[in-house]
Amino acid sequence: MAGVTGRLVRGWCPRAVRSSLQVPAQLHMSKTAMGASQKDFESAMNQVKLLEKDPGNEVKLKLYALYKQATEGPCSTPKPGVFDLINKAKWDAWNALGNLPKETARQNYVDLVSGLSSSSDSSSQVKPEADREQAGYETLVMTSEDGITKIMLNRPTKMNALTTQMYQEIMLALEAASKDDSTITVLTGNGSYFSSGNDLTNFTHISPDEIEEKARRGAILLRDFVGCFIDFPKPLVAAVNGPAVGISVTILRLFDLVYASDRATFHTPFSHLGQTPEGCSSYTFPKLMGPGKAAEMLIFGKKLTAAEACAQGLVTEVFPDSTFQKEVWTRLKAYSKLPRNALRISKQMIRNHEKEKLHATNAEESRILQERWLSDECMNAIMNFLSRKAKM
Ligand SMILES: CCCCCCCCCCC/C=C/C(=O)SCCNC(=O)CCNC(=O)[C@H](O)C(C)(C)COP(=O)(O)OP(=O)(O)OC[C@H]1O[C@@H](n2cnc3c(N)ncnc32)[C@H](O)[C@@H]1OP(=O)(O)O
Repeated sequence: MAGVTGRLVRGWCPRAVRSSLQVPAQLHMSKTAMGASQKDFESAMNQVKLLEKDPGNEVKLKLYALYKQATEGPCSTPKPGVFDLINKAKWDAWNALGNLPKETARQNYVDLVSGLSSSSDSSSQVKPEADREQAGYETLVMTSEDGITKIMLNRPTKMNALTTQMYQEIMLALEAASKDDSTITVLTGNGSYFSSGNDLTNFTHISPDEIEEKARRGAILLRDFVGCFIDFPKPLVAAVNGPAVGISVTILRLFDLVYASDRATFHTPFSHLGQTPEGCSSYTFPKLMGPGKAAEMLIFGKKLTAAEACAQGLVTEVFPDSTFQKEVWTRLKAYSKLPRNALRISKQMIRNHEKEKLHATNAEESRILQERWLSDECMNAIMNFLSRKAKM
């Protein structure tokens, strides 16, 4: 690909740009109606030469195609052979414009360059985070950039404990990420914790006559939540920035990569809470680490360090906390440039073998927890946690 880039760059000398690369349809329509003059077109060609950064192959192909269409009309040259990769890519891009009128191609070229130039002008400024944020979430921050959609748990003062609203929002965010044009999706936490697991206040303010119904709905929520991870179609990465507890540990096995800070710990205190494993861990953990090590974690609540979790295969790689963010995002940005469909298909090939088993396990774990939540053991443990501040 590097060779392709080099040769494409030489074709029309772009030196710059960060951009979303898409000319919005509305903008395109209005400017096309006005029409770009030959002078605008020539000036745009000159601007391309002044770009400071390489805009990437996709844009360069688009520019090439629009230039050819604007100057020569619809593609009529013979299709290059399959092994003539560069010329074939250029031909495909031009041919894809079909019968687009020369004037429209000229205008689109001018619009595209103008978008590149304005983003180049501001390329030294970091866009405010809020500009890239996707609105509509109260408990998460969702951003999309550089082919990566990041879903960040955002209740740092509560150690990113998962409220019922948060489970719902994560499911919505995953649904959106599965359909957006990003290559990789990342789940991480804001603040010192990755997540302290289920928010134990999910069990409060429930009157005795509604507890069974709440437990039934809780089991459906849990099953649907875990199901979203089982079925997620793109590479899914956990950037475990700090300690992880409960369900934020068990679901990790459903991720494709788990990168952890060396400050992270992994803890599933289910028995202490009168509860039982979820997130498919009753199946995935023994399979991953053997029944003995899985029992230490899932039955006896042994807390693992990041290095121990890595040795057990639960974590892919551990990074020093001081360089965690930099190293992880650099790595992921490189991965996000790999061919998107190949990544997606490879993930599905790896995951499809056990999908059915995972869904069956998820359903069974949710059913058992529904009963557990009604038990005295569970109620007492949660009351103990919630009243511990009063005791201090
Ligand atoms: C009828 C039922 C319907 C239920 C529907 C649920 C559906 C899905 C269920 C999925 C099943 C999942 C199971 C699990 O995840 S089990 C694990 C649960 N988590 C825990 O047990 C952790 C509890 N928290 C702690 O032990 C400590 O808070 C922790 C070690 C994480 C941090 O300790 P530290 O001393 O450093 O900090 P604080 O305790 O002072 O915490 C700061 C504030 O954050 C609040 N907090 C933190 N974690 C939780 C939590 N999990 N639930 C509720 N609140 C949490 C803590 O209370 C502090 O708040 P305040 O400052 O207001 O006191």
